[in-house]
Amino acid sequence: MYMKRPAAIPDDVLERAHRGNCTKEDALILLEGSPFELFELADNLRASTTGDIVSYITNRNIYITNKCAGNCGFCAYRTEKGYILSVEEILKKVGDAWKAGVIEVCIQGGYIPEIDMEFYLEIVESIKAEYPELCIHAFSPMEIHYAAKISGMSIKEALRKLKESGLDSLTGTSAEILSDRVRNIICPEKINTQQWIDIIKTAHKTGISTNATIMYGHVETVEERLDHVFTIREIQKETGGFSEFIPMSFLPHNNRIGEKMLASGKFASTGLEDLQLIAISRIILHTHINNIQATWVKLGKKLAQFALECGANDLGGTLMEDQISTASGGNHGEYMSPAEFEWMIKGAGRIPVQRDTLYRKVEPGFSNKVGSLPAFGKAKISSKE
Ligand SMILES: C[S@@+](CC[C@H](N)C(=O)[O-])C[C@H]1O[C@@H](n2cnc3c(N)ncnc32)[C@H](O)[C@@H]1O
Ligand SMILES: Nc1c(NC[C@H](O)[C@H](O)[C@H](O)CO)[nH]c(=O)[nH]c1=O
Ligand SMILES: N[C@@H](Cc1ccc(O)cc1)C(=O)O
Ligand code: SF4
Repeated sequence: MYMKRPAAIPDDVLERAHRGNCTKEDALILLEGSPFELFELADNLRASTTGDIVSYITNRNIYITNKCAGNCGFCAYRTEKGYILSVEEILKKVGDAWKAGVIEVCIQGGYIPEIDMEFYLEIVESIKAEYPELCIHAFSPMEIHYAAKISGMSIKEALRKLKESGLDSLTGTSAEILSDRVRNIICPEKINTQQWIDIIKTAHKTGISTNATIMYGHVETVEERLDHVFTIREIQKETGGFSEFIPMSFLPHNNRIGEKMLASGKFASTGLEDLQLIAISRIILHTHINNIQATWVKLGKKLAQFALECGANDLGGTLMEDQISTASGGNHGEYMSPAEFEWMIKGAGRIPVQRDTLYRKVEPGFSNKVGSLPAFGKAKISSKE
């Protein structure tokens, strides 16, 4: 494959990047240099790792509740008077999604006294009983921490039971920025950095895979962003349990942190910064985490498509619903059809492949005929865009 070599990047920096040993100093040099050379290096590493294949997943988000005992300053999703879905209501949504052709449900919500480990276990067990082929990607370290506590279980026991019930993957949200300085400003009541790391490592060691996220573009410094990515790399070296890394840009509307920023004349991250973070994440995580996701629901579709030139190899999921982004001003829609993923990927000169939660290729014979999703296409696109 033809690869142009970025000219101004020092040889030793380049060499360490290719070997999977990029240092923080290297990362700072790369970020200070030309963004085009940064993108080129990230693109080369992507090409040598995942080639021309670009993956996406047919999934549906389900939000158990929008009530939350937490009070994160960046969150507009939580409301005082909210709903709690029953297991029957959750199963109805799962069934609709299955009929529409999804391979994964992503289940999250707030944490409240009404939701304990028994409730989470019942959700997973009843979904698996009816839809054994469906991947369940659910719950965050914060939700597990809270529910285990009110159920009087250790984290280890809670995760072991979830694994036995059939949980395929835990979400890597509530990571935000893994820095206690930042967390004390944006989410002082949330689990701290070490607690997030401990829960994730316990999940991996219990045989539950997770993804990793970063939610950036608020009060953190560039160095704190980089430290976060290096922390993820260290965990991966120890456990190998991360399936992917997802940079999620902070959406600043209708929440306290964002309103303060807007009032002082600051806006959220620029498109250039979004792409630079994707590129530097690809470089730092090279040889450790193969999959870097550009999430269209946060970035917008065309920026996500361009991110495929800057180190990303995955475009995320069909989602079908996204209460979190829309609550904070996200305006890129809540559903993207498989046909649109295919157009975007082919348009970028790449090869589209549908995957499951753990990045296994979805075989054409998959009994749920992934790819049709007829019911959601028209309804969501016409009402939201
Ligand atoms: C809303 S929570 C739901 C799960 C659980 N309550 C938790 O906090 O882990 C999921 C994630 O959404 C992301 N999120 C919330 N508000 C956001 C915003 N304004 N912009 C971008 N991401 C946001 C955060 O990264 C958060 O961890
Ligand atoms: N559910 C949301 C996701 N999901 C991430 C991917 O779909 C993921 O690859 C899969 O669920 C597990 O590997 N990403 C977002 O940015 N926002 C969501 O709501
Ligand atoms: N749904 C959350 C975050 C999320 C990210 C990745 C996941 O795998 C799951 C959930 C958001 O959009 O902000
Ligand atoms: S981010 Fe999660 S924990 Fe924080 S307030 Fe929102 S729902 Fe609750």
